[in-house]
Amino acid sequence: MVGHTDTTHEGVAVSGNALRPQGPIMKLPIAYTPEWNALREHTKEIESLHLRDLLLDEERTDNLIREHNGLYVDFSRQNITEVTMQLLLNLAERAKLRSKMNAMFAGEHINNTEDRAVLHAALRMPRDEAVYVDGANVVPDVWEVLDKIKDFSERVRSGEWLGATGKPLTDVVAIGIGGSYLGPLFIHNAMQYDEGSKNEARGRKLRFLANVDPVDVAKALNGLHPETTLVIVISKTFTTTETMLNARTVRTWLTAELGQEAVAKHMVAVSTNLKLVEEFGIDPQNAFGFWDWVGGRYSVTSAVGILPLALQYGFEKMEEFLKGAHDIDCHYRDAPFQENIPVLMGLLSIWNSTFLGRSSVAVLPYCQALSKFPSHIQQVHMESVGKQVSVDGEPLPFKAGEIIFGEPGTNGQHSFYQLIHQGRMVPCEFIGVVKSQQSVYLKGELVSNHDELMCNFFAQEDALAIGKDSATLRAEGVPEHLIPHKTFSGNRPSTSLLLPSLTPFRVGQLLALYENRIATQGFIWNINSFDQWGVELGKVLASRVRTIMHTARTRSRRINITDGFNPSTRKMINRYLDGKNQMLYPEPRDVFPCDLIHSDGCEIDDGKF
Ligand SMILES: O=P(O)(O)OC[C@H]1O[C@H](O)[C@H](O)[C@@H](O)[C@@H]1O
Repeated sequence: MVGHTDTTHEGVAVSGNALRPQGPIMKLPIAYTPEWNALREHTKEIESLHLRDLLLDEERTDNLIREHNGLYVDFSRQNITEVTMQLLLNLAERAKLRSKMNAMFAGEHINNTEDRAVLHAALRMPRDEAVYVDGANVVPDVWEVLDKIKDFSERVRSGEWLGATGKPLTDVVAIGIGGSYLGPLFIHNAMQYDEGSKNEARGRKLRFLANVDPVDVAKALNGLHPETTLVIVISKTFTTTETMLNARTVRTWLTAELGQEAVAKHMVAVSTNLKLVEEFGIDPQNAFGFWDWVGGRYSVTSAVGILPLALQYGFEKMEEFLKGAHDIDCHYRDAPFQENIPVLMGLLSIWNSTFLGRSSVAVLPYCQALSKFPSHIQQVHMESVGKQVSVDGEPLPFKAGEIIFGEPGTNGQHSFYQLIHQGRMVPCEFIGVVKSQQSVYLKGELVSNHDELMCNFFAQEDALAIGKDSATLRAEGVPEHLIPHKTFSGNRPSTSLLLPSLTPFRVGQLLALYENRIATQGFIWNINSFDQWGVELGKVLASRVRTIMHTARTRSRRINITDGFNPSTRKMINRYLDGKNQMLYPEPRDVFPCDLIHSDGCEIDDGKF
């Protein structure tokens, strides 16, 4: 465990005996501050309290509810008291949270390993605001791209922009992966059954192609026709192997039917690398740019998300979405910390993970339209705060980041909730919506379908917090041998978030709430939440395997790999090559599942589209 040192840093004298930072004079790492230590000490007090009792205190509850512009957040089911909150706020002061937030909003290069600003907040600023990166106001650049998206999406949607054979482009395939996929997919799912958005999307299809697995190509193109399909290649770098192979594959699908010239009408791009877009064969006029100060996983409010979604739902809907995100950015930037919902969410995550040792978080939207929200947040969160060193490169003397997972309620209840109730301690984040996008209330039923869903929302968070003890079970006449099995320890923490509805504005709020909460955690842990070096090594190794694979597939004789890999990998690659019968592609050619072209196959609803 982390202790404190007797070194004086930044004028703070601390004493103690545990791990001390090595090396010469350095800033006092957050884990060696008195504020950190006070929280560690405080865990003992909290571990002696049970939520069952804490929840009886109405004043405590009132003090732990926060509201902002329609959002209602209840922190009363966290293992905290008012003292905990105060200690966490002290930690935020010690970590200089305010000045780090200000540095982000001011366009400073806080992504120090890539020497970049972090300004996704600028993507949703109104035209008349200004924010400077390296001396230049970036808001006009943001709006130049938004205006271009508006113009282009309106021309496509109205049928003014036609395909190569003169047909309107009713279907869009968005090719991208990671941050160039998960955010747009989440928003698409969230808007699909919103009445206003649904009307705008009438007669149109939006598909996503992310995985390099050819099955994903088959699924994305199933039932589409090149003549009526617009393809958007979305890649910040325009070098991502999976995306570029998928882009070449779909380009071949288009041109095999319509000829090379069709690319001009049927393919557009979203990227920061316009040079590579042009080299790929897409006219830079048909490219929608963004900037290196937008991290991939924070890019859904750039053209990455706005272009495909404006094509599907119209630009106005996307403006509402941007306004929602901006609303929360302002709240995050301006609200005092004790009222600041993303700040409090971030602090409580640190409390749960770093101080109470809970290494995961379940994100549980009781809302099918948010079914892809956990996957999106999984990337934003885990790629941002899954780090091993501080911004200065010092090894962290604590674990940062949590394992994020989740499913919509009530589906999750019939899957992994067993573990959450009686196994490991998993802090939960319940997200509910007051007014459903769809209304079903059957005659003779006690409650409407949406009320039924929300009954579970309210029940689960109390079941986790309050539990059920052996005395109650005995009073109910449960046989003695079953009592250990049927006991619920309770005292399991959760946060409840209620949205008034799920309009594009509210979806924007929800997105920015989580983005800013994650930034808060990184600022307090003093890590760089905006780089992602951990994804690189696998890419390098894949490239070595690719070279071997190519050799094996194109040699006329069967080859056996004997070196260059460890015995395990060597044996598996040989096994794979044997299984695929090495001579499968003596001459590479464009191969498509034959039913993709001209297929009118039905859509398989696996929740993806
Ligand atoms: O948008 P791209 O440059 O194609 O990058 C796509 C994704 O790949 C990378 O490996 C990163 O881990 C992600 O953060 C990024 O969103």
